Amino acid sequence: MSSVCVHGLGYIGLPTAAMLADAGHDVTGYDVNAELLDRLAAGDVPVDEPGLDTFIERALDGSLSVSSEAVAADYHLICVPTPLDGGRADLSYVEAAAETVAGVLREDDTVVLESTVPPGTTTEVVGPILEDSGLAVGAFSLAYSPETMLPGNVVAELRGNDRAVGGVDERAVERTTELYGSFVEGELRTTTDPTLCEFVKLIQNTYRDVNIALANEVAMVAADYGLDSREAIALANHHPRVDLHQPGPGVGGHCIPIDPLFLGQHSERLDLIERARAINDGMADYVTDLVAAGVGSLAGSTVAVLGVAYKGNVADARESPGLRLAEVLQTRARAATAPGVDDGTDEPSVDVRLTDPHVTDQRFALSPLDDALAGADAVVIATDHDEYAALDPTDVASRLAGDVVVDTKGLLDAAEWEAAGLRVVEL
Ligand SMILES: NC(=O)c1ccc[n+]([C@@H]2O[C@H](COP(=O)([O-])OP(=O)(O)OC[C@H]3O[C@@H](n4cnc5c(N)ncnc54)[C@H](O)[C@@H]3O)[C@@H](O)[C@H]2O)c1
Ligand SMILES: CC(=O)N[C@@H]1[C@@H](OP(=O)(O)OP(=O)(O)OC[C@H]2O[C@@H](n3ccc(=O)[nH]c3=O)[C@H](O)[C@@H]2O)O[C@H](CO)[C@@H](O)[C@@H]1O
Repeated sequence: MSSVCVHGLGYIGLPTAAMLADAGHDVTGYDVNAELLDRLAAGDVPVDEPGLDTFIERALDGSLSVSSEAVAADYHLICVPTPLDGGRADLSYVEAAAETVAGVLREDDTVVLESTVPPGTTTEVVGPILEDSGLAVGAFSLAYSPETMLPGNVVAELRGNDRAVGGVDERAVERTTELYGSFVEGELRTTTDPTLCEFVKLIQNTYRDVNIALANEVAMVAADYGLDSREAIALANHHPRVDLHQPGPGVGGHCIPIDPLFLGQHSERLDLIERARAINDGMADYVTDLVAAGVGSLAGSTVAVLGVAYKGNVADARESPGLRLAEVLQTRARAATAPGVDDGTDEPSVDVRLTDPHVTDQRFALSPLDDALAGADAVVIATDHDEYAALDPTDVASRLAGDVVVDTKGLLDAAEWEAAGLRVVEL
C-alpha cells in the first residue's frame, strides 16, 4: 500500500481520498480551506448524499487524515477547482497546487491531475511547474486521469466506472494504474498521451450538453405542434440508434455547462457547441414565456420557483437553472413594467420565491415550501427532487392564489394536478 496526498477536498477530492483510505492506503487530505479542515477533523462531513457521508466518516476514523500542510507522499492527486473566467479556464488553482506539490516532490513519486482542464494542461502547465522542484519529468511520474463520477451516485461510480489514465510515459501509466487499480472495478483504459484523456473528458460532457440542447429545441418545436415532447422523445428513443436526452429549464452543475467551453481554449472552431450552450441557457427565457402566458402579466405577480439545486436530490446549486430563471423572471418583469425606463430602484416587480429542501447555502434567500406557495400566482418545478414528485396537488392548490403550474422536468402527473383545478404546462 502507498502513501497518498490528495490536494483539494471538495466534491471530487474528498470521496476519492476516502476511497483510497478504504482500499488501505495511507491518505492525507490537504486543502487550503481552514474552515473545511476544522469541520472534517471534527468528523463533520459536508456532503448531502445518502451513504457518502458515512463512507467518508469511516475513512476519517481510519487511514484518512486531513492537514493544512501538503506532505511528501508516493502519490499526489490534484483535485482543485477549474472555474470558467470570462470564457477561459482559470488554471490558477491547478498552478498553485502544482507549486505546492513541487515543494514536497521526491524522485519516483507520481503526480496525477484529476481536475477537468483544457487539453494540454498536464504537459504544458503542470509538468513545467513540477520541474521547478529540480526533478525532470521522468524522474517523477506525471499523469492525467479524469474523474467521471455522477453526483448523487458517487461511491458506486468512483468504483464502477471505467477510468482513463494518460501517463506521460509507460512508467507513469504503470504507476498510476497501480493506484487506481486498488479500488476501480471498471476497466482502466490507458494511453501515453495525457492530452487525449483531457480531451475525452471534455467531449463526454459536451456530448451531453449538445444532446440536451437538441432535446430542449425539440421540446419547443413540439409545443408549436401541440405535442407532448417527452412522449415524443420516449417513442423516438425506441429506435435502436436514437438516444435523445430530456428537456429542462437549462443545464446546471459545475461540469456540463462549463467543460464544453474548455475545448475553445486552444481552438477557434467551436460552433455547434457554443450554440448548444446558448440554447440551454436560453431555456430560462422560454420558461419565463410560459409563466408569463399563464399569469397574464408578470409584473405584480408572485412566482414560486421549486428547486435551486442544479438537479434532483443533490444540494449543489452551482450554475443553477432555478436561480437563473429567478433572475430572468425579474429582469423581464421589470422590462414589462416600464419598457426602456430605468426607475432608479432595484425593486423587482415580480415576487419570486425560491425554495429547496436540499440546499442549505445561506446566500440564497430561500423560503420554506409552504411560505413559497402561499398566495403565489404560479409555481415552477425547476428541479426534479423526490420531494416535489410526492407533492399533493390538492394541498398545493389550496395554498395558491393562482392556478398555473409549469413543470419543466416532467415530474408531475398532469392529469392528477389538473383534476385538482390547476393548469399544468409541461416542457
Ligand atoms: N463536482 C463534480 O461532479 C466533478 C466531476 C468530475 C470532475 N470535476 C472536476 O474536478 C475538479 C474539482 O471539482 P470539485 O467539484 O471537487 O471542486 P470543489 O470546489 O468542490 O473542491 C475543490 C477544493 O479544492 C480546494 N483548493 C483550492 N485550491 C487549492 C490548492 N491550491 N490546494 C489544495 N486545495 C485547494 C478548495 O478549498 C476546495 O475544497 C474541477 O476541475 C472539476 O471540474 C468535478
Ligand atoms: C458525461 C456525464 O454523464 N457527465 C456527468 C456530469 O454530471 P452532472 O451531474 O453534471 O450531469 P447531469 O446529470 O447530466 O446533469 C447536468 C444538468 O443537465 C440537466 N439535464 C440532464 C439530463 C437531461 O436529459 N436533461 C437535462 O436537462 C440536469 O438537470 C442538470 O442541470 O458531469 C460530471 C462532471 O464532469 C461527470 O463526472 C458525470 O459523469
